Parts: sequence; structure tokens; C-alpha cells
Amino acid sequence: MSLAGATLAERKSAYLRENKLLLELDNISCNFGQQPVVKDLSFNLDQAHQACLLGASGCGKTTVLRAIAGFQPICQGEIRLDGMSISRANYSLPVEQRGIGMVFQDYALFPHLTVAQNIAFGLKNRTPSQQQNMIAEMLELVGLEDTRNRFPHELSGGQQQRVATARALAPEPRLLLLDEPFSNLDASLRERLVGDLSEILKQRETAALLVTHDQQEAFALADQIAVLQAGELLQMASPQTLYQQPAQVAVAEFVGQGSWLEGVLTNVGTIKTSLGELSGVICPDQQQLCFDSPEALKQYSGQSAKILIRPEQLQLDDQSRYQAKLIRKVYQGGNYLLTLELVGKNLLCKTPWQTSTNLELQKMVGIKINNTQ
Ligand SMILES: Nc1ncnc2c1ncn2[C@@H]1O[C@H](COP(=O)(O)OP(=O)(O)OP(=O)(O)O)[C@@H](O)[C@H]1O
Repeated sequence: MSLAGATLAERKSAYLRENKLLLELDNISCNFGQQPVVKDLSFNLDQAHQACLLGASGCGKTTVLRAIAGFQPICQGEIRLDGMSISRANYSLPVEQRGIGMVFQDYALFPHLTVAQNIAFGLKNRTPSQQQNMIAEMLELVGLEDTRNRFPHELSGGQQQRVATARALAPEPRLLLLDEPFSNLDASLRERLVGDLSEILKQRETAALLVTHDQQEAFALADQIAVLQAGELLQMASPQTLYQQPAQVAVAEFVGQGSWLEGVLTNVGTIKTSLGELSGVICPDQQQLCFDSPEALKQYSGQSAKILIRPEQLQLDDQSRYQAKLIRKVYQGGNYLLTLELVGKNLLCKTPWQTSTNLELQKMVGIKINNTQ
């Protein structure tokens, strides 16, 4: 079926029917001079899904986003959008022909144009009445109907962010790219806008790829998160999978809090530790990979290993035979994050505030793991 001239809704239902991937990155690499910054990266994004590139500063997230948008050439591999090749070595489809919207970290609004004119900027091929309808629709979508005649300098940071989102969505892009769109905002406003953006993207069935180093933001917005390190993809999975079944030590350490507890692997895929015999996310010594299936762990029987203990897996228990020293107690509103020392190892424990208010530092407390074998 030819999709030339089809409406966005027609295009979406056609791709969904044909089960086509919207975006495919196939073994792409990017260099700055001789320096490789993105290495053999592959991942896909489905139509109407939201994904996130998460990783420490300098790991290559923005470079990947710029390559998808068409601002950054790639030296190996291929990027396809709707099945069409848009980037490969020595070829790059011009930015304006990609049908991709982008929201930049500094919003990049045109200072001499009003809010309405900023939103209309990408609508030059529409009739004046279509433009006015779309401006009204976008202003309503982002809740800024009152600001249509204001200039960017007359808006707060959060309002500017909303205008930038409205401007990027107005031409009905196939894909919206967002580069740290909330990093200039304070924490509470950020949380609210992340929620709002998630709603807007779902409502408009727009696929989006967000770059961030803030995992709360990534968890709130994305169905799938790609964790990058030094230009390489470590794991791409749902937020739940990344947190509960990290495939690599680096993912376990980057996503969420936790501590490692050493022990020795048994022949049934469990680990004997100073907190008893446990199962969970385990990394045998000399390995960077984590395993959570007993079957996979059996081959390492008898070897030293470590198990990941998330703060909510550890519980206080007066009756427990395992005793740890309380060395730190941080109130987090609703709960405490305790640091407990167990045979020279620090473990984190998240407890309801009621159970921890009266605990004294340097005293011993009973603890247990809630998935003890
Ligand atoms: N124009 C450039 N010339 C040379 N090196 C660059 C250029 N832009 C980025 N780099 C380098 O490429 C690497 C990846 O940069 P990139 O901006 O993609 O990382 P990032 O993960 O988005 O970082 P951040 O979270 O700090 O924005 C970094 O080491 C950076 O110094």
C-alpha cells in the first residue's frame, strides 16, 4: 500500500496492521575524528511506543539522538524509519525530510516569535485555517491557551518547555525526539511535566525517544529503556525488567539503588551468604553478566559470586538470627533508608517510618531477606 498523502491516523493503522517497526538502528557507529563514541548500536522502536536512552554523562546519548534526527552522520550501520533507510555510511536523508520532531534541552524557541507563531513554524505547508486549528489544538493540549500572544521571554521555564513540545508535535511527526527536555526545571515541576508529556504522547499515539540521565524520568515515561555505557548498549528492556532482572553488573549498579552481598554458589543455583541461602540476581566472580535463573547458575557451582540486594528486599525482623549494625538513617518521607553493616559489608534497607523512628544508630538490629530460600 502506498502511504504517500495518507493522514497520520491512516499511516499509523497501516503500520500497525503490517506490524512494522517505526525506527530501526542496525549496528550503527559514530566517530568524532578518530574517536569512536557510538559503537555497534542496535535497537528498535515500535509505532506509538515511548523509549528512553539512559546513561551517564558522555556515554553518547545525544549523539545517537542527533544521528536519528539527521544532524550527525554515522560511519557504519543503518538507521531506518518506517522501513526506509534514512542514514548509513556516506548517506544522510536531510533533516527536514525525515518527519521527525525534536525538543531540545534549551527548548530553542524563536525569541522574536509569539507562542502561536512558534507553534505555526513547522506548519508552512498548511492553509491558514488549518494552521489556526492546529495552534488552538496544541495550546489546549499543553494547557497554554492564555499565552498564545506572549513571547518566549514572557514565559516561565515550564511554560517554555510546553511550547517547545507543542511546536514539535504540531506537524504530527512520526517520531518525537527529546533531549533532556526537563533538565532545566526544578524537581517538582519536572515530575508534573513528565506525567503530562506521557499523557500527551499516549493521547496522540506518538512514538517518542527521550534522552536522560535521570532514571525517575525514564521510568515515568518509557515502555522500554536502553541503558548505554561508553557508546555501547548494555541492555534494552522494560523498567521492571531492568530493575528486577538486570543482565549486567553495570545495569544493576546504574538503575536503582542496591548493594552486593558475597557468597558461594550451590549446585542448585542459589548462593550461600551471611544472610542465609538466597536466590535472585547473581553475578559469579570474574563475570560482568548477571543471572537470575538457577539453571544458568548451576554451571558456576562452588564458585564465589555476589547477589544484588535492593533496599526493599531487606526487612527488619526482631526475631531474625541475622544481626546488623545500624550506621545511617535517612528520612525520605513515608520511609527511612537505613544503612546496615553486616560483617563489614554495607547494605541498604528501605523501611516504613513507623518501624524505624526509634531505632538508634550504632545499635544492632535483626534483618532478613524477604525471599530467603
Ligand atoms: N562535536 C564534538 N566533537 C568531539 N567530541 C564530541 C562532540 N560532541 C560530543 N563529543 C564527545 O562524544 C562523547 C558523547 O557525547 P554525547 O553528548 O553524545 O554524550 P551524552 O551521553 O549525551 O552526555 P550528556 O548526558 O553529558 O549530555 C563525549 O565523550 C563527548 O565529549
